[in-house]
Amino acid sequence: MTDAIWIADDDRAVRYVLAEALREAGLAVREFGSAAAVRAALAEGRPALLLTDVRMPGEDGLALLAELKARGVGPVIVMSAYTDVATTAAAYRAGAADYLAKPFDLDQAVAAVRRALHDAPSAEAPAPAPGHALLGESAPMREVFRLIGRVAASDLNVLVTGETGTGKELVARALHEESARRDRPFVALNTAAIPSELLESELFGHEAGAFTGATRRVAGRFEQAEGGTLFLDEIGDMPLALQTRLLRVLSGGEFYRVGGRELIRGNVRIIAATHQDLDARVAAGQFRADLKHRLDVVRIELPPLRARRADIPLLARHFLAAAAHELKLPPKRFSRAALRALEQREFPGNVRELENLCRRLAVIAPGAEIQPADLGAAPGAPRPRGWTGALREWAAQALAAGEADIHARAREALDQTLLEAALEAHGGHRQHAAAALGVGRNTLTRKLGASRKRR
Ligand SMILES: Nc1ncnc2c1ncn2[C@@H]1O[C@H](COP(=O)(O)OP(=O)(O)OP(=O)(O)O)[C@@H](O)[C@H]1O
Repeated sequence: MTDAIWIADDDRAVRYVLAEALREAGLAVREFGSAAAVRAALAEGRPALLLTDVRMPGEDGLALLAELKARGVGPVIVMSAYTDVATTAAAYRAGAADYLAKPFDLDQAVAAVRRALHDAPSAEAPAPAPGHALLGESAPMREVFRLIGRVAASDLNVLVTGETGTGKELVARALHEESARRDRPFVALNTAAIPSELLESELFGHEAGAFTGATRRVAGRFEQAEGGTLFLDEIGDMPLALQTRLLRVLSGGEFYRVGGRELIRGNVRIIAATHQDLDARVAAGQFRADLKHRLDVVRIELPPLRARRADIPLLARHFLAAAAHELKLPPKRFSRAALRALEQREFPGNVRELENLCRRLAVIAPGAEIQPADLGAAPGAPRPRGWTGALREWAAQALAAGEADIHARAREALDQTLLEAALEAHGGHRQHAAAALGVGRNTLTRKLGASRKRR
């Protein structure tokens, strides 16, 4: 399957800015931290184009390039801070379509990608991310629709709360689409997914030379959203220093770019979202109370899927049909018994988990009619003895030895093992790994961050 632009670079910040620039240009992107991760992902798909760094821990980018060429996969663009003739020449010799010297200008990089895609004989245009309308007919969702209708036209800031995967971003989009700002941009920023050292410039932009690698002036999300809506996802994870800065912008309506002197006046409506209990974070001193008041003018609470089971059949049918259409597969349907089984099931990952399950079923369910047996074991259902037996033994020993923090250590080991397995199975691609685990990408990012900190 030819899909997205793949980026391989061990530097997370480079991957991030490049991926964002390409996404902004309407391209789908997958990120990899090593050549090995790319190699693993090649087992299940191939890139429309690969951008790879030359020097990475483990195998280098040129060896990867050579292998892709040998397999007829391409085009490949090589990126490197080493601009010596030998490296450049070696890259072209090995079949690189282009060579980007780091630090590069993002516009140049996007232009190089477009050129290479255009020149490549078999390159298909990568698919844009799919979008959905907000569906639901249960009483709690009808209440959400009513609220959206009531506040969309106002310019009030809105705080959307709800567990992971309940549709908070869709609500933000609906608020934008139903407002007078609908012809202006809707810009989304996931606070938790961005390295904190990049967050400030991501929000407010920066001037050329503001920091190493800032080769030109870049508009931040505030500027990009001018006249429109800025959606700040996972606001609860915003570092305190940035909360202070955001508060100042919200009260004054003005800001400076990082490293800039020009005061910029913005007209942006803020919709923030969080899966956390913001009041508890305020009480714990992790979130500014005054910022919360600014954001929490109107609150829309999205109920978890277990509180609106009546929506499950509608959503499941929709996701199954959408997946079949998107993946160009023959349409399937759910038997009544399968729908009833779905309605009973727990979905800790909420609508996102249901959506992922339906996508899997669209691909792997054997018949045209999906039966309860096809649904597989729900997460949390009793597992075969195997690893729980081993866990029990471990716990018994730890208890007998009087060890401390047994529960916390077991949970950490569990999280870590699941994360590593999923990342490995999905070539280091976090969104796919998170989807496969049935957790939000943010949850995954948080857990990875937490486990790194502890190491
Ligand atoms: N009511 C709904 N109707 C149709 N699709 C939905 C609905 N709710 C959620 N989805 C789909 O479920 C997935 C998760 O939704 P979304 O990203 O909006 O959740 P979220 O609450 O913002 O999650 P997170 O907190 O993890 O970022 C998306 O693919 C979205 O399209």
